[in-house]
Amino acid sequence: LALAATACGGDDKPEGGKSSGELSGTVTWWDTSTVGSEDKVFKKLAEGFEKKHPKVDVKYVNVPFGEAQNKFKNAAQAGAGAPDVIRSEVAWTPEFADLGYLAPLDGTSALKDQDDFLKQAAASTKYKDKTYAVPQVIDSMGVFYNKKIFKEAGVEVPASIADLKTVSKKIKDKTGKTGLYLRGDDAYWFLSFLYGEGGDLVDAADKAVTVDKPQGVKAFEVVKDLVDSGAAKTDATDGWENMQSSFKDGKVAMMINGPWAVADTLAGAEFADKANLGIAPVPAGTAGHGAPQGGHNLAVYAGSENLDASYAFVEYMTSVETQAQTAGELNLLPTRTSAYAKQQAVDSEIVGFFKPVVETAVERPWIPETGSLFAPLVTEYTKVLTGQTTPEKAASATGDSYRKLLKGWK
Ligand SMILES: C[C@H]1O[C@H](O[C@H]2[C@H](O)[C@@H](O)[C@@H](O[C@H]3[C@H](O)[C@@H](O)[C@@H](O[C@H]4[C@H](O)[C@@H](O)[C@@H](O)O[C@@H]4CO)O[C@@H]3CO)O[C@@H]2CO)[C@H](O)[C@H](O)[C@@H]1N[C@H]1C[C@@H](CO)[C@H](O)[C@@H](O)[C@@H]1O
Repeated sequence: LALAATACGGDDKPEGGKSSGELSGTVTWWDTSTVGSEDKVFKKLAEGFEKKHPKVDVKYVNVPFGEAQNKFKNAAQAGAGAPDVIRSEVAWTPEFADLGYLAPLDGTSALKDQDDFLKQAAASTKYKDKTYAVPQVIDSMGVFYNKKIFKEAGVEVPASIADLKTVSKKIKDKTGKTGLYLRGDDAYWFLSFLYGEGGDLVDAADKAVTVDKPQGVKAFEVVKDLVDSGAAKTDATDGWENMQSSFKDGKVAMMINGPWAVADTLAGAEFADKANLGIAPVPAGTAGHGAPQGGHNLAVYAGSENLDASYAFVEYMTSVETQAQTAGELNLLPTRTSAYAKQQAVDSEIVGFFKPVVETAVERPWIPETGSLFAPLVTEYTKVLTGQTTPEKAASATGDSYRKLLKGWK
């Protein structure tokens, strides 16, 4: 049909200037999704694009989340080895855009039905009034819990930090197991506690650093107390593996996590029966309640030699059908409103739980520095949890680091 359209000058040409039948060449895609659970679905989706565009060869490359950001910056800076399309985490996108490494997508075939994207998800793709990426998945965090252990201990899901300590105590007394696994080597796991004390890392509108205000100190006290009281256990390294195995093997009753962890979690012995996995909002703190917003966009490298095919690939990988498939197969949250009405999304309890959570998740400032706030924070966070520093010192040390990063902020 596409060829026929070309032959008779059909007008089904997407904005990219070429009819879809003409797309050809290679599109190298760096995917950062989790190997062993998410990657096989994303690889299969990319093959679907090749079927639709037989002259395009998609080179799927899986680059670990912890390495992809710097790897892309180095390659883009060197002008060698950068992929055509990168899965750009929400905080990486404004940074890459600011560096000039991403192709603006406004008016290209990559951006279809922009109004269909959740506002929260679209926000991280905009930079200085241009669009530099297309939202692929949005996520936030909740409490994953083991229903069997909860039943054995006769406890309910904790609504507050105080409840969390009571529930963990009962679980310990009744079953000998630890209540919560609190990841200690990734500061993303600190944010819901910070929001729960009415705090935040910064106030971008005010150009003020706020992590070292009393609310920040209090949040560090809260997480320290969870570990010191025995309500939670943590590790200074290998947090992902330790968290997943502790929860999957039924050694802990709860963990805080997001939709990206579901596929791996359901592979665990304790969740052979999927019904044993419960998910609930993160516990409220003494001054509020909030879970962080995360997620990933697809972006096109500004130096790509195959922009047209890259635009078409991004559009395909963020389409309603593709998002419905990842909702159904991986329980990941779509970024398109229309995808939530698709049967695969409707059938996913996880997606149903997280939809209102992501809509009320605490937004972060989409400034180039926003991703850089985590490295100094995790250093102090880990030290607090392992008793190597005090909440006061951690808060002030983090604040000092932020003021060096954010020139001129209060
Ligand atoms: C430290 C990092 O701080 C920030 O990252 C924040 C991030 O901004 C937060 O949003 C949050 O991300 C959520 C995420 O939203 C959520 O979806 C999920 O992602 C899943 C995927 O779903 C799953 O598919 C799979 O991919 O796996 C993903 C990960 O599981 O979970 C993420 C949270 O893990 O939390 C991040 C903090 O981790 C910086 O942005 C840097 O990343 C920085 N790392 C650099 C540091 C450099 C040296 O300093 C080093 O040289 C550099 O190479 C490193 O890049």
